[in-house]
Amino acid sequence: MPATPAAADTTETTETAAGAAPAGGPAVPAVPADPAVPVFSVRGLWKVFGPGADKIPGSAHANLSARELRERTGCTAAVRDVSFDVHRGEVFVVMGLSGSGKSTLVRCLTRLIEPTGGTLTMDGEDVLAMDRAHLRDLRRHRASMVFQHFGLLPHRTVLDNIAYGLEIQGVGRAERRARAAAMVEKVGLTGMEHRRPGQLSGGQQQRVGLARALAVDPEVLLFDEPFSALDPLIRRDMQEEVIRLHREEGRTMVFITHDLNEALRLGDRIALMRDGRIVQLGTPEEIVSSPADDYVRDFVRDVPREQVVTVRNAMRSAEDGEGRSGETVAPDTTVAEAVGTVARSGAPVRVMEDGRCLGVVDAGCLLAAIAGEKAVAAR
Ligand SMILES: Nc1ncnc2c1ncn2[C@@H]1O[C@H](COP(=O)(O)OP(=O)(O)OP(=O)(O)O)[C@@H](O)[C@H]1O
Repeated sequence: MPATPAAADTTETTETAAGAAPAGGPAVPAVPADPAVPVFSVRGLWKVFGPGADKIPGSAHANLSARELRERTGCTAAVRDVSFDVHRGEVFVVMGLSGSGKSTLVRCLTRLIEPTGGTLTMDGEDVLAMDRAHLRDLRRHRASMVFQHFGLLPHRTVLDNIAYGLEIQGVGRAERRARAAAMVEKVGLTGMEHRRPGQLSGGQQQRVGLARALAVDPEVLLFDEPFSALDPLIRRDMQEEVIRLHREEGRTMVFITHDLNEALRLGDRIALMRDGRIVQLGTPEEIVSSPADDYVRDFVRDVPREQVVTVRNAMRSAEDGEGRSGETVAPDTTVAEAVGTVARSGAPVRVMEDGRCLGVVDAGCLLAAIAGEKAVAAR
C-alpha cells in the first residue's frame, strides 16, 4: 500500500497524523489515561473496499474467500472481523505478507481510513463516534504516525521539519524550536539541525520522521513499515533506536512490518495477519513455539528458536533436591542465553522467580527446546 495516507481510499481523510489541516480544534484532555484501560480496543472490525461495501459484514458474503468475494461483488475485504486490544506501554506489531491488510487495519485506528463495521475505542472513548474536530485532535496530540517515506518537507531544515507537528498544534515558535532541539538530540541528529532533508541519508531522514512524531509527545506512535526502504545495517540501527526509546519512555507503539525478524525483535506481542484476518496473536515466544496453524508454522519455520524460546518453556520439574542448590537463571532467560550457564555448571540450572524454584534446565531440556519439542511439565 502507498506509504502516504492521501492515496488510499475515497473515504480516507487527507490529513496526515502529523496534521496537515490548519491549527485550531479542541484542547487536549488533561486527564491522564487509566493504565487498566487499553489504549486501543478493537472488536469485530471490518474494512471493505468497493461497491455496497457496508452490506458485506454480517452477510452471507462475509465468509467468501478474497477471490470469490471480488468476483461476486467487486469488493475487497482488507480487514475482516478483527478483534484485539493494544495494552498501555506495549509494542504491538502487526505482521503479514503484502496485501494481508496491515496498513488498512492500522489506518482504521485513527480513521485515516473509515472502518466499514465493528467497534473501536481509544482510552475507552468511542473513536467511531468522534466528530472531525475530535478526530483531528486525536491525530495531532494522541496518536502520531511514522511513515516509510518520511513525508518530510524538502525546503525546511531538520529542526523545522521536527517542529512541524507542533506548529500544526499552534505551539509558539520559541517553544516548538526548543522542543524540536531536544528531539534532535534524542534521535542522534545533533549537528544536522540546519540541513535540508535532501542532504541526509535515508536512515537520517527516518530519524527526522521519528523525531517529528515524538515531538508532539503522543500517547501512541503508529509506525507503517518505517524502515523497509533502509539498507539492512541502517535498518538494524533504527530498530535499536526504537527499542531504546521504548525502554526509556515506555510509550505505546503499534508497528507494522512484513519482516518476521523485525517483528520478533521489536514486538511484545505480534498480530499475524492473513487475508484481512488475524490468524494468531501472541508473544514472539508463543508464535514461534505454538504456531496456531500450518500457515504460521511455515512462517516461523526458519526462526532460530533458541533466541526466542525462554527457559520458562524449556524447563522440567526439579527432582531429588535439584531445586535446593546450584546456578540459577531467571524464567525469561532465552535458551540461547542459558546455554553458557548450563555448560559451565555441569549440573541442572535452577529457574528462579521471587526466590522460588520453578523448575530446572539441563542440556537435554535446551536441546529439546531448540528441536521444537515441548518441555516436560514443570512446577
Ligand atoms: N483504496 C483501496 N481500494 C481497494 N482496495 C484496496 C485499497 N487499499 C487497499 N486495498 C486492498 O486491501 C488489501 C489490503 O491492503 P493493505 O495495503 O492494507 O495491505 P498490507 O498488508 O499493508 O500490504 P503491504 O505490505 O503491501 O503494504 C489489498 O488486497 C489491497 O489491494
